[in-house]
Amino acid sequence: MSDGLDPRRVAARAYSLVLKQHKTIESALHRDPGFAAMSDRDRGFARAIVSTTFRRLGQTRLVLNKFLARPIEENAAPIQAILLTGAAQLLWMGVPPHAAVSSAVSLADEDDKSRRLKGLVNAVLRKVDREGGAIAGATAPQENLPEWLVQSWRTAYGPGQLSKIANALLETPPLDLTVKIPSEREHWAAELGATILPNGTLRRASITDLTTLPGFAEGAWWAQDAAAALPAQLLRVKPGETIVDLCAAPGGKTMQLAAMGAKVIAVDVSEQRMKRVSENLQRTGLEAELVVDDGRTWRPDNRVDAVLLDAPCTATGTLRRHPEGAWIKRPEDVAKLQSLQFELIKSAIRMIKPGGRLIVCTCSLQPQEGEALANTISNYESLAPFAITRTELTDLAESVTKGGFMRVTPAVWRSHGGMDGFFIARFSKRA
Ligand SMILES: C[S@@+](CC[C@H](N)C(=O)[O-])C[C@H]1O[C@@H](n2cnc3c(N)ncnc32)[C@H](O)[C@@H]1O
Repeated sequence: MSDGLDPRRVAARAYSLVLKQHKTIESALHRDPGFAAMSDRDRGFARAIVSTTFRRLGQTRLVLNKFLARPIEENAAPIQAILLTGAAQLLWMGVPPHAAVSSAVSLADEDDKSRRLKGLVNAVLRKVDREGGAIAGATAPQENLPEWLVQSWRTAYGPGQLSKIANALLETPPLDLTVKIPSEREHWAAELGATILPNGTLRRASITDLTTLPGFAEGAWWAQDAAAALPAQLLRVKPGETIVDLCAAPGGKTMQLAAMGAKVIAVDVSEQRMKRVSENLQRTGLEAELVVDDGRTWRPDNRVDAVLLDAPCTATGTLRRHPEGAWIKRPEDVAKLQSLQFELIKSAIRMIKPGGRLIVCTCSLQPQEGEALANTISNYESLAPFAITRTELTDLAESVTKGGFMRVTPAVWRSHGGMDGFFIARFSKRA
């Protein structure tokens, strides 16, 4: 039986690896041989510790800094990881102090560079346990975001929305599923103990091992955040149309479009990620043509009825699901990705027949990857506006912008448990 040290060791190492190598939490955990060797329960605990540490990083640092002569830094040193993961357990996870403190001291003792600091780990974490709650209570959720994101969101959405988004990001996200056959939604909602959101997405309160859930093996549904389901719903697909899903992997939108009766050509530059599309199609019994190629240069044999471009982006809309993203993305990534997005859009336009449709979307909250992008391409001669209307999707009227685009943030549908941030623009190609 585990004494709880293994998951804490794996969590502290994963924290360091994420920061050092800019890995996601999931890939950092899976790289650790200790992770595979643990029970499901311990794996879940390790994942919860490292996710909570990133989700609450700013507030946790502020608390620790009250008790340290030198402030905690944004680096991957084992001692930082031990203190932060230990304090996160005490402050945000309700872990009993003896377990969190004594295991942090043991982890310090195991590491050559941290060993001499184990007395400090003990003293500081005991203070965090006694006095940390009150200090944390006086800090604001937006402390958990790097300054460049705070500034960008304050300018784009205003201080009130910034605060609502920062609050929404504190919550662990629900499990959202798209059902393959819409008439079966009620059946699967009952089977899965899920609610049905206004756009038809099924929602379960917490994420779990998908493979154990009813309907997984027969491919009745796939995991897809409610916001990520909106772009395909706005494409107004008619059965039999040919649609290019550009930047398709892992295939959530490919499956939606195929389930709507479209002939889908799914294009992605990553062979590795395209394997996921193939597995997903196989499991759900849906069909699509798969093309591994660069969307900037690839062309279909004949021009198509529509392109759905879900462009690579900073993904700052998905921080609820990937809280580490706030700390591994840099402001300079925004401009780099924006220029790739423009190249992909220009290429997508050339794939579409006159009168066809284009959806451009990103899971980013950065206006450069949303509103600014759409405003610029609105001036392209080859594109005509095809505004999204306020009544088109249930309960999302407030998310339609003046320009006829859709902007959702994690603060939308708060009473249902929120959604990822997304930006969606729709155009038609001039004849
Ligand atoms: C946001 S993800 C797509 C998610 C997907 N549409 C879904 O719903 O499951 C972006 C994808 O763009 C792909 N990508 C990046 N650069 C690309 C390029 N130049 N051409 C084609 N695909 C590209 C990445 O491999 C990644 O799979």
